[in-house]
Amino acid sequence: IFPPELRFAFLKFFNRIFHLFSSYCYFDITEIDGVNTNELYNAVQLYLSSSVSIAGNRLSLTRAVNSSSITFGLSNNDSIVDTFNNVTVLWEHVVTQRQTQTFAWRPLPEEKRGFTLRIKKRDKALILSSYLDYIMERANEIRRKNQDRLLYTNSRGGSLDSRGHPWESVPFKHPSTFETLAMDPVKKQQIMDDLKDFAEGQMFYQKTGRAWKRGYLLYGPPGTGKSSMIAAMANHLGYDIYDLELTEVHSNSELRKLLMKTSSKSIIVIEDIDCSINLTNRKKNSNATTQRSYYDMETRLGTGSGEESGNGGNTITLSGLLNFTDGLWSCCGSERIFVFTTNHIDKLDPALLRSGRMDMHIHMSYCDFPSLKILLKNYLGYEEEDVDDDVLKEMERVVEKAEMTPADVSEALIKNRRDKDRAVRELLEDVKSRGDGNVKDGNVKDGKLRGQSGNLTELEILEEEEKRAIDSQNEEEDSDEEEIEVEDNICKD
Ligand SMILES: Nc1ncnc2c1ncn2[C@@H]1O[C@H](COP(=O)(O)OP(=O)(O)OP(=O)(O)O)[C@@H](O)[C@H]1O
Ligand SMILES: [Mg+2]
Repeated sequence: IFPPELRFAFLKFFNRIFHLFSSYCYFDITEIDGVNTNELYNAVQLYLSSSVSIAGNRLSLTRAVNSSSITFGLSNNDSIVDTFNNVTVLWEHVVTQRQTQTFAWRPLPEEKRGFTLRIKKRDKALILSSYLDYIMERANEIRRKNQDRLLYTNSRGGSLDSRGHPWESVPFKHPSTFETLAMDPVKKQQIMDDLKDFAEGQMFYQKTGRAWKRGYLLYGPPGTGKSSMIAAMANHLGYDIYDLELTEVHSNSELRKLLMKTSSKSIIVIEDIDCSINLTNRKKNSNATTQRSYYDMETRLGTGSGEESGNGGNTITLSGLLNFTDGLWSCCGSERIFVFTTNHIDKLDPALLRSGRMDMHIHMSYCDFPSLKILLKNYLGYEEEDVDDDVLKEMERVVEKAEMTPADVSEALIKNRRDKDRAVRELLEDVKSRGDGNVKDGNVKDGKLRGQSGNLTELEILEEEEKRAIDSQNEEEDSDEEEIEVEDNICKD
């Protein structure tokens, strides 16, 4: 009977009166806000997914791309009660049919979805902003936990993909964890604590004015678990990994671009750093006129004039790399870990080893007795009491002298994993023959058995590193002098 305009005006008026006397206020969070997707809608959906799974009778289930877990969601027009800081709120998932569109730049979904949040008026000021912040934070956490982590690589050699990204990614599913990693338990705990402090240290880094990043240098012979350690770190923290192939990077500016395209909460890895960057570059690049001129370059890099000199911009330099890890550029983004690995720490440039560059130097050593016990447990399911006492004692006596890497031991155990007793027997024979052989050969270095180097104290390791660094620097200075002499001779000729 009433014309539609009048009906609409009446409803509006009625609504106003209702809201005036209602003790609640309502907030609509629509899926699409104008033409853009509303980030808050997705966040609320994820946030509620953690609480609806137990509460609801009828739920919607989804599995996102790149995720191996299923998320629960509120069904259409269903509601759920949530509490935050002792305040109770109600969430309703509202789904309505959208009117048919005549024309749109971007076709919109047929259904109009949104969440309505109902809060008591008196609680609004109390919680609204902190509640929404909390939801965003929790949603990010859940997203990270649900989503498979990614392993990125720059192996495309500087070219970009269709979205202008220099990194290519695959899902990262390495099973290595700190539990399966065979190494000294004390050292392992130190590393885990360090990672934990880092991940929870946002306030600390802000307070001390430091960029929120940390560097680890893993060194040791091949097969001692350096790559496994990186995977364990990523699994422990839930970070993505960027595996930087330095040989594919052609200039310092390309390196910088790659860094800019990494996300926070990630580990940036450069494996075999001694092989992937020719550290003698810096001499050529700096025209070899002065000794130690790479230090000048390091300072000059701030202005950008140090790069792309010498070889026509076709090589990256040590200073470019250092700038990448601890210059101004290293802190674009936050919460990032740099990991370098090398088999020969003595080949590294002292500038890389200098304190403050790599925060922690971790020596991955040959298999020692605690590591051996971890491997026995991993591969055979043997606890200490499952193995004969005499066998254990014998293993303890010779394992360090044998200089076997955890990879060697793993191989020996995998080979016979169906016959566990045989696996232990053969491993013992192997360890004994290598260990006793090494002692007979007089495999002694610096007054210590080499196999014991894994047991050096931190201080001793640092002293050793320093000595090597100074030696290599002296060598380098000598060779620089020689180079200059040769050049002089050429000039005279
Ligand atoms: N500490 C360890 N704990 C458990 N497994 C290990 C350990 N070290 C090595 N392994 C085993 O040996 C294999 C090779 O180890 P990994 O690739 O981590 O060695 P690496 O130190 O990175 O060697 P490289 O220097 O050649 O890169 C791994 O797949 C793993 O199964
Ligand atoms: Mg490796």
